[in-house]
Amino acid sequence: MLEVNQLTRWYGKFKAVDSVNFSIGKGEIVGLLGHNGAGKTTIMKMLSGFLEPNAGSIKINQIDITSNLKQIQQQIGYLPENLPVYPEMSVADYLDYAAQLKGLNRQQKQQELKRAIKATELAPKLLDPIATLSRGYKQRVGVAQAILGRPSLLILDEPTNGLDPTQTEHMRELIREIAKEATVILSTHIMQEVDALCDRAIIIRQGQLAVDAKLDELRQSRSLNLATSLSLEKIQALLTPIQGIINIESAGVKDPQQTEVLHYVIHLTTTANLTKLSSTIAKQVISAGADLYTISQQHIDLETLFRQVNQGTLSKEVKHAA
Ligand SMILES: Nc1ncnc2c1ncn2[C@@H]1O[C@H](COP(=O)(O)OP(=O)(O)OP(=O)(O)O)[C@@H](O)[C@H]1O
Repeated sequence: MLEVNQLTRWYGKFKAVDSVNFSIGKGEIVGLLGHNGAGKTTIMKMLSGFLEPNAGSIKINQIDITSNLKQIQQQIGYLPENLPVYPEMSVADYLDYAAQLKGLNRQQKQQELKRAIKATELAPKLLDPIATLSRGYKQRVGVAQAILGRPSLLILDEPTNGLDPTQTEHMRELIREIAKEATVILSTHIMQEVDALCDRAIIIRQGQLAVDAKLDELRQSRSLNLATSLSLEKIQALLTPIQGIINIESAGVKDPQQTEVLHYVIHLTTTANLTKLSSTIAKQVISAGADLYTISQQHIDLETLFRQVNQGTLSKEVKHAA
């Protein structure tokens, strides 16, 4: 549905987005992540046609967005971080104006306004001037204008910013509902948001694509946690010859009351079968006459992964999964 190829953008002599490639299918919700200044907004502005790339292409349903920008923009819904709304306009007038910009005819406009107002629960505020709305309600106005016309690509920058927990949950349901018929790109600094909504994460670092992978793959690292009574020297001698094991790191003693329980992280190759290796390791430890306390697959949470990407310490295995 969306194909981005070698997307590049300079600001003067500064390359803010550097040869980024990705494609996203219909029905996917993808998290666009990265530190402040990584290049996310620049990418979103280019995807929504507000900013021209210096190089590369963006195709929506196989059509280059530059070839027919106006028509393609009508298929795109964009919630920017700071919506350029008109403070003196009422919510109703503003949404009516936004529907006109989407090129909706009279009948579609009525239907779509009704749908967007219902979805964002804006009915009680329709006659209020935008300037008098709370931050959460302003955010709902932004989302309402973005979903008008049932866009096939919806780009949301911090969609739950300023929303209370109940409204956040409603917003998530709404995004899931929209994603059934569209492609959704969601940029956020809130990792719970990504966990709750996204199937996949694209992480941008210094303008470049650092990770593009399914969240399930990202969470499952290629490492095992082992707790045993064996010393590092002994465990290395015992396990390093096993095929599929790259190396073994000591994670020390975790409980001062149990100094005999030594923790290790075992790094595995990308092709290793984790279940089989766990069984082999368990047998080896026991046949060496040592105690085996636990052996389990290590899971990485998104925050750790995000930190590793930004520190440039992401393991080779995870980048491979990407
Ligand atoms: N109009 C501009 N002129 C010059 N430099 C710019 C301009 N807009 C953005 N930049 C620079 O480009 C880089 C990427 O900015 P961008 O806004 O895309 O980052 P971001 O990932 O969206 O950051 P944030 O999470 O803080 O919103 C930053 O270094 C920023 O300072």
